[in-house]
Amino acid sequence: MDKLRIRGGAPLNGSIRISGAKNAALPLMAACLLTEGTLTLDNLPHLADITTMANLLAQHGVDMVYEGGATSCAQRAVNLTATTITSTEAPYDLVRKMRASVLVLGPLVARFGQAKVSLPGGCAIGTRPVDLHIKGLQAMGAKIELEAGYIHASAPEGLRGAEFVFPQVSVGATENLLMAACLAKGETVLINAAREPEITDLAHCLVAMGAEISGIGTDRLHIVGKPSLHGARHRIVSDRIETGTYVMAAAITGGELELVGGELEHIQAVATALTGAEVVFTPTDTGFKVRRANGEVLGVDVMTEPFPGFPTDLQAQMMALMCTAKGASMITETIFENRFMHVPELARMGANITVHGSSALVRGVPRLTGAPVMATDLRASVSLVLAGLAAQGETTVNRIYHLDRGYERIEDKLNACGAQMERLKGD
Ligand SMILES: CC(=O)N[C@H]1[C@@H](OP(=O)(O)OP(=O)(O)OC[C@H]2O[C@@H](n3ccc(=O)[nH]c3=O)[C@H](O)[C@@H]2O)O[C@H](CO)[C@@H](O)[C@@H]1O
Ligand SMILES: C=C(OP(=O)(O)O)C(=O)O
Repeated sequence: MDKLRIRGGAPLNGSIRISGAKNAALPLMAACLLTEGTLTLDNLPHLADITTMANLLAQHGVDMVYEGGATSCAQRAVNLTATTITSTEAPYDLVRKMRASVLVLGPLVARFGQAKVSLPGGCAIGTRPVDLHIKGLQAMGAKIELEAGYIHASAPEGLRGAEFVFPQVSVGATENLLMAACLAKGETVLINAAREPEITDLAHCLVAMGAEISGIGTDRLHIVGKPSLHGARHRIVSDRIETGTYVMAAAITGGELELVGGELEHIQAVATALTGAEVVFTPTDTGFKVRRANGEVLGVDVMTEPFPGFPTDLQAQMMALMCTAKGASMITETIFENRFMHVPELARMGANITVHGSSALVRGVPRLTGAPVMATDLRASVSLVLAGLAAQGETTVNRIYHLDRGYERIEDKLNACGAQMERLKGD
């Protein structure tokens, strides 16, 4: 397994282009199943999760053509055509690699009247059930049985519109039901829907494909189902989690980064918290710049919440930053029950963190020191990279395949700004 060796201590300075968002690209790719036309997605990031979704769609029979023949360059475009499909089954081997595979469920049952999708199961950050995806589709008339680890969904006469109130905000369930509702007979109202920018991006793409959706960007989505959708071309929104991660990279190393294509309004809660920590954001023509205001970062408290709150996907990175802040910080995780696995690894680097249930009290220390550490999930991994960039000496991050799920060319991007990171090839 590959490792990352980081020699820390250098402030990062320069400019980083933000990639297309993984968490927008995955549902957008699944949306191709809703039409026999071609869906073209621009700004597709080059990530392991995108390859997993491409493999899943390919085994459903989706035809995929990368424009210019490129499969590996950044900002590439892909044409996805699901005129006919060969299978409505999403097998365990592909779904277990990535939970977002469950996003094919809604489109498949809506267009083809049936789907058999492996239950994604739990993962490192929590149990992550899919009961809301299932209840929502049942409300739209799908018959669902769970058998031998698979969700068997059928709606031979098609789905029908329904009113569905989410008892808890769920990004994935909102996406699945939103896509399904576009082809249901009649009107669907999704209440207490998630409002993450990735959902707004998906909704805009669906509208470009002929869907009728109102309330986009709010927690109440109203969809008038159509008999069919058509092909469209859509540019994937920039990755706010990658943006927020590199914001922390500038702040933790004491440098200044320009994040080209970064959308400040998509990380407003992060910017507000960091402004309180004395980090300064300056809009530019192509994105924004970020740096410390007065030489040091102050400890601030944050609590993760659904958008527009502080994102859980930036909690680990924020914790890394708070490790060397002046004063203390209370970080509370409300979305996932087991998302503090970076804590013992950060402690190996000299961090002073005490966990009480869903809150972690971080007492800032003057300096972290390099150490061998283990990456446990995507955002935990990158928090260790951030800590390594700021630490004195050498850090080796093991099991970095998690990083490749969500960060495009991370060493290239950070090394171009003065980082010293090297990938060591494993077996
Ligand atoms: C590919 C993708 O976009 N992943 C993101 C998506 O994950 P994902 O869509 O899986 O996360 P959800 O918003 O669904 O999960 C939020 C909470 O709801 C719970 N829940 C969810 C569905 C359900 O049927 N039942 C249920 O109880 C989950 O266990 C969790 O505690 O949103 C998360 C929350 O912002 C992010 O951390 C992930 O990066
Ligand atoms: C948790 C994440 O992804 P996933 O939902 O695919 O596990 C993430 O992007 O941080």
